[in-house]
Amino acid sequence: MATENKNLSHYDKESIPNAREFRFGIVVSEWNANITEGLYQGAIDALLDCGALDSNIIRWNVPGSFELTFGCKKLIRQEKLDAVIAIGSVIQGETKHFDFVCSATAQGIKDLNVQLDVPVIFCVLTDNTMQQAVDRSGGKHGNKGAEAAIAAIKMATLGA
Ligand SMILES: Nc1c(NC[C@H](O)[C@H](O)[C@H](O)CO)[nH]c(=O)[nH]c1=O
Ligand SMILES: CC(=O)[C@@H](O)COP(=O)(O)O
Repeated sequence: MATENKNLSHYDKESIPNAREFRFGIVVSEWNANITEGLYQGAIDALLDCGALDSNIIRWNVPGSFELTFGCKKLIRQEKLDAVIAIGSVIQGETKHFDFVCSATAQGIKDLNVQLDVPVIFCVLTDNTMQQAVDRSGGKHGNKGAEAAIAAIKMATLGA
C-alpha cells in the first residue's frame, strides 16, 4: 500500500503494549533538519502517548543519514536499550548521490538488525522532493516518526 493510501500517524492504541518499562534511543540526522525534527517530534509524541517515560528516551545527533548506522551502533554499545529509531531525510538532488546514500543507509541499518540484538527502526524518508518529505513528517500523509515509534514499541516486546 502506498503512503498516499494510509496515514502514517494512525495507530490503534489499544493494540500497542504499554512502553513504560522500555528504554529507547533515537539517532537523528542533521541533514534536512526541518524534516528530521518533525519526524523526531512525531516519534516522541507517539512514544509518550503509549506510556514511555521521557527519562527513558536518549537522543543523539549525527551529521547525515549515512552516519546513522555508526551512530546507532555506538549508542547500542554504550547504553542499555530496548529499541533504537534511526531518523533521516534524504532528498533527491542533481546527481546519483541520493541513490548511494539511501542504499548505504538502508543496508547499514539492516546489517545492525542482523548483527546486534537491539531492534533498529528505519525511519529514513527517501523523497524525490521536499514537498514529499513535508507531507510525510507531519503533513497530509501523517508522520513517519509516529509509525517508527509504534514499530519500536512492538519490536521491543517481540517474543515477550
Ligand atoms: N544529501 C543528503 C545527505 N548527504 C550527506 C550524507 O548523509 C553524509 O552525511 C555525507 O556523505 C558525509 O558522509 N544526507 C542526508 O541525510 N540527506 C540528504 O539529502
Ligand atoms: C541525497 C544527496 O546527497 C543530494 O541531496 C545531494 O545533492 P546533489 O545530488 O545535487 O549533489
